Amino acid sequence: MNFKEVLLVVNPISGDIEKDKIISEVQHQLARKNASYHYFKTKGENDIKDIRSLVEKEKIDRVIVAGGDGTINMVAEAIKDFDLSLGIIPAGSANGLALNLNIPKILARQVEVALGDNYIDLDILCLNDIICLHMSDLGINAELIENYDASSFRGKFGYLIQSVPTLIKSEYPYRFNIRTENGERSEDAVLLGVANANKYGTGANVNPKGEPDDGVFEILIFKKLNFMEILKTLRNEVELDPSIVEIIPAREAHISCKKPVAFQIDGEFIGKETSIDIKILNKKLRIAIP
Ligand SMILES: Nc1ncnc2c1ncn2[C@@H]1O[C@H](COP(=O)(O)OP(=O)(O)OP(=O)(O)O)[C@@H](O)[C@H]1O
Repeated sequence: MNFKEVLLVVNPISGDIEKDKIISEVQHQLARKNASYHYFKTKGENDIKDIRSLVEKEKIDRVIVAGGDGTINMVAEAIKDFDLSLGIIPAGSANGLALNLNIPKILARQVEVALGDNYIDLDILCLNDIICLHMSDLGINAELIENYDASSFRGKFGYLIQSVPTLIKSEYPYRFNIRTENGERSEDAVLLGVANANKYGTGANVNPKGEPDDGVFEILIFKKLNFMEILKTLRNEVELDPSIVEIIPAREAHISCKKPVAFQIDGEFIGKETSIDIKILNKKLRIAIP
């Protein structure tokens, strides 16, 4: 154990989950390790700045975050320039990063892992200067997330009932220009993914050979125009059918499209964009894993 001052960041509203049990378990395990406990409850605004100040003021040497992917990305942004490792307690409606890192399901084990000594040095992707830790895309999946966000139905059922309106409204396929360090090409695609990890939060293993710590990301070109088949792949725990996607590894890339396309990063709808700059930061994010 190489820490004394531990900060727990909790998103009180993520995933409709009571956070009291998480807080008690972290306090309990820290007391056993004689480490000090510090607490930060997110507010949804100015959190990055406030976390940075707290880390400096209290000389924090380990951070744990309890929230969904949005909260983890926010904390990653706050601490990326400090020499700190991060433990994650999945507590969101989507927990795609935790799924990719095989974070256990039982709370006591999650806290043990978060306070443990086994790490991955995760690549930090930056898309138009926004952090991406596992999976972003342009096209129909982002359109689906946009429609889901605007509707009142949650969970798998919420996505299911948005499939048909998304299909009707979508202007797919999109013509993307893709430039990487290895060359340039144009492709018609229903969905263009940018993957740091293997899976979507739903469990769909769309990038089976990707490694989140190898300094390379993958561009996934979903070409076949079978919209329902692609949605089924993304929304279910299935292996990818290789005939519907082409995978290009890259270290940096620029993607453009003449008409604005829906764009999401790690499950958060960002907006409609015509141009995406993708790079990998020099700094890695050290995350505690089983
Ligand atoms: N105290 C708060 N009140 C309201 N919103 C908050 C608060 N703290 C954080 N947020 C918001 O929570 C969002 C992040 O939620 P996160 O993605 O971690 O959980 P989630 O349950 O998966 O959410 P979602 O389903 O919206 O993705 C951010 O938009 C952030 O602004």
